[in-house]
Amino acid sequence: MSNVKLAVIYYSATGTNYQLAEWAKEGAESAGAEVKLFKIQELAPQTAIDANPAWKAHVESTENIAVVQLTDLECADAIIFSVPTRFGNVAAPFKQFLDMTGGLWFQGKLMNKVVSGMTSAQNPHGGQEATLLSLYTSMYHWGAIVAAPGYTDPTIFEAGGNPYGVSVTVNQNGKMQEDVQQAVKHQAMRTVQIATWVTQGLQMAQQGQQGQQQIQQQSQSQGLSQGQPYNQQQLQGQRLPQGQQHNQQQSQGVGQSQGQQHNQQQSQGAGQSQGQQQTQQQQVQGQSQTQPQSQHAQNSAQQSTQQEDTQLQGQQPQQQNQCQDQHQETQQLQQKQQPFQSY
Ligand SMILES: Cc1cc2nc3c(=O)[nH]c(=O)nc-3n(C[C@H](O)[C@H](O)[C@H](O)COP(=O)(O)O)c2cc1C
Repeated sequence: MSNVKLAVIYYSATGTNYQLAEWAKEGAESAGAEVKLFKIQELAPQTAIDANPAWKAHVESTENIAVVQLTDLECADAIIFSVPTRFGNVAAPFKQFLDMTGGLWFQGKLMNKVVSGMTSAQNPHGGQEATLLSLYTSMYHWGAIVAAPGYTDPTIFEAGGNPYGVSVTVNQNGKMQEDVQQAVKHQAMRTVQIATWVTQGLQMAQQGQQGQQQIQQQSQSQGLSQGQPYNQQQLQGQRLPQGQQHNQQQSQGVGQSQGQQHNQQQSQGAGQSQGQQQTQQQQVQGQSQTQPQSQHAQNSAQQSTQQEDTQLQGQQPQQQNQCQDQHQETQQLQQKQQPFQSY
């Protein structure tokens, strides 16, 4: 399995969220992810930036950080956002970027991204939680999987105890008031861990799907009709969304989450030997075969499966190529920029 690809995306005027993003990058890398740091395009007029020495200095010192592009979202398995609290919400340039993701959202390309958020504010109760919840509201629309830190580590308490994501208070001189570095790293490592489970589960489901296609082909070559219960029930047990909202809804509509059981058990087996995983897979397949299904549900699943297969066959290679192209472009860009920005 390849490493999780994680994008750390931040907006910062005076450097606080840039620092949080750098710590997140370090934490995610220590957890084995391939990490790239991006900044959000600044939208403020130059006159406003020039009028604030700290803002001006920060903009100049981070000139070499790549501005995030939509393809960077598409290619990432996981994303950590860091954005200042402004009037109890995310800063406007960040929101503008979110508003540009409608096309990706429409194509279902943001679903199943594992995401997590961090913020800063000038006051201890200046709206940090509202900012993160507002960010996560958009993430729910994406169909992303929010990996909040909760209280999963003592460092969260030490950093002020925000379970939605690390938040830090920063005074007028730009000095952080709490020591949040370790909490940020924990949040990043947890995000990588959850993203690993999700990406492995999706890959295994895809492998199961390919195996199912082979079974179908074998059955057809042996003269069995496609509509036989054996095939249908196996298909239902192996369906998982792979980038199609439409498909996800259809799969859910098929009935109880046989696909989920399959995925859960495989995910639990992620750290086990291949032999153990195969045994589990066989067991799950065996279970799904014994579960009764109405003829209507079987037909729906069959239709859904055929549509998905067609769509997936048409889309997945294209997506991979786009990411490979992006990867090459990024590498070329990196050679001109900073050596640590690599994946
Ligand atoms: C327009 C504006 C609105 C702000 N609103 C809030 C706020 O609602 N609550 C708060 O505590 N701080 C607020 N702040 C302070 C910022 O949160 C603070 O400057 C920021 O967290 C610093 O992050 P940065 O160094 O990454 O830019 C605001 C700052 C600006 C410029």
